[in-house]
Amino acid sequence: MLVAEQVHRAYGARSVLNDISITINTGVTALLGVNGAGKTTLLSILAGALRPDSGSVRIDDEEVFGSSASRRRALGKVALMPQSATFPPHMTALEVVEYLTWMRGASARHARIVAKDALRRVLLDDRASSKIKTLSGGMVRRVCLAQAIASGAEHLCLDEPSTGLDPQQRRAMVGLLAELEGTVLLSSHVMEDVADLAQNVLVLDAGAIIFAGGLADLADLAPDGVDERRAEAGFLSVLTSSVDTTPRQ
Ligand SMILES: Nc1ncnc2c1ncn2[C@@H]1O[C@H](COP(=O)(O)OP(=O)(O)OP(=O)(O)O)[C@@H](O)[C@H]1O
Repeated sequence: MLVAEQVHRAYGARSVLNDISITINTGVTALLGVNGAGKTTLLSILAGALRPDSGSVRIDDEEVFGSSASRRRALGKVALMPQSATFPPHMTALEVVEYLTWMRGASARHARIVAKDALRRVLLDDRASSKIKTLSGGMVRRVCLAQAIASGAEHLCLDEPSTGLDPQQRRAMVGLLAELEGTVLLSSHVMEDVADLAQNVLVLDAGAIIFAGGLADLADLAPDGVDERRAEAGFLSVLTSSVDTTPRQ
């Protein structure tokens, strides 16, 4: 379980997250919001990669920003797929995933096994020996996901995992994410993927969670007469209407 309590974060004078409190349970939760809403900031904080100005984050009751011992235990349970990553261009995909897994504390032998398996799961086994500089942008995104999967963490924070993928790879990605166990929190602008994958949805707007509930609850907020893409219509309603969407999580 990922829990944020009263999390506040600003960049300079600009507040991006205003005392956010959320609980994210097992299953797939989608984090939605317009460009600049703060999704990357929130995902990074929940995964321990960015420090909030105030508030607390707990992963299975371990404080992410607490003592070094609790931080170490918490960070062992979570992995982040960042929106963008720059890997050393001369390393191969396998070396990158293997190295990052080893950095998290796995033995070299175990790191190689799980790195190979993760690259297979993201359908990159045929490019495992290719240098990063020879991979396409979509392939590098899949290397990013592979390192999160290879970590073996029970909680995954994935920042726009399907961005930059071709339709075939996107479908494969949705299939892969649906198979993952544990907690998956993903940000996405692709409502089709969200509708296919997520059980729960959070909508972030102007630094606050303005909707927290099930995907079906979001679809129920679609205006009367909308029969298709109801989750997307519900999301747009949440952004524009004064419907009472008090967080229920
Ligand atoms: N390092 C930074 N320094 C200053 N401002 C930042 C920094 N990172 C993000 N911001 C600002 O914080 C706000 C939230 O950014 P964030 O990347 O978290 O949004 P997002 O919802 O993930 O956006 P997108 O959907 O475009 O990826 C934006 O106004 C952005 O310009």
